Amino acid sequence: MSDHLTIVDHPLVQHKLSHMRRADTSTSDFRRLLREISLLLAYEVTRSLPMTTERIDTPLCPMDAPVIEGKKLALISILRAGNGLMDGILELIPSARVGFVGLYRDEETLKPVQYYCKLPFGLEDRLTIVVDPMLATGNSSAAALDLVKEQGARDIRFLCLLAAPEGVARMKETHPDVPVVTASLDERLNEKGYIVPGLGDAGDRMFGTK
Ligand SMILES: O=P(O)(O)OC[C@H]1O[C@H](OP(=O)(O)OP(=O)(O)O)[C@H](O)[C@@H]1O
Ligand SMILES: O=c1cc[nH]c(=O)[nH]1
Ligand SMILES: [Mg+2]
Repeated sequence: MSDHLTIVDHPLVQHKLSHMRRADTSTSDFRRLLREISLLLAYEVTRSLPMTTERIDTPLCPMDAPVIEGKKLALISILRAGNGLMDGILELIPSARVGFVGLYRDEETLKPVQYYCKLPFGLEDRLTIVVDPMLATGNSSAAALDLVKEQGARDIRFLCLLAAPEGVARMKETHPDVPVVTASLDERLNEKGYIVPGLGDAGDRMFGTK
């Protein structure tokens, strides 16, 4: 663990992740577990939000109660699989602005192919959390971060479920200013660029497309 990488080793996260990894977990269970884990990861990725106090009256007396300071949030999902993390987080932070970057990996080159991009304006003033369950080579996340930075984002975090050492290294090299939060740092990539031991293709498992 370093400033650049946070691994959320909470027992609930790890237990649910183990179920997601199992090859015999159904599509509906996979989606439900990802949503549940997303709530727990959201807790970690927002842990250092700046706080202030607000004068309120409880039924008993006035108090200076802690509230999150003015900074607003933006959530950016890397399609498709990013939506599996984003939906739960949006329930916790319903006022967040939302953006989408559509990318898929070319299976031969492992380079990302962009097919969509719709980002909110004013990212300069927001904490921008980019979400995608899988950080494999890091090519997709690095490309998505280029796009959100072009749109003005300065204070950015990347949230994923599984990371490979290769992807973490690529993020550190290309976007050293962006902290990465993950539930697991797995062993390696295989020859096809899949995370090992991993959980397979997150998008396909979420949507039942293979
Ligand atoms: O770090 P990388 O090597 O770039 O791999 C990670 C990317 O691969 C997966 O998406 P995929 O291309 O399968 O698209 P999908 O979400 O539409 O299934 C995953 O959701 C990431 O976006
Ligand atoms: O293991 C991997 C690597 C990239 N994308 C996935 O969905 N799974
Ligand atoms: Mg996929």
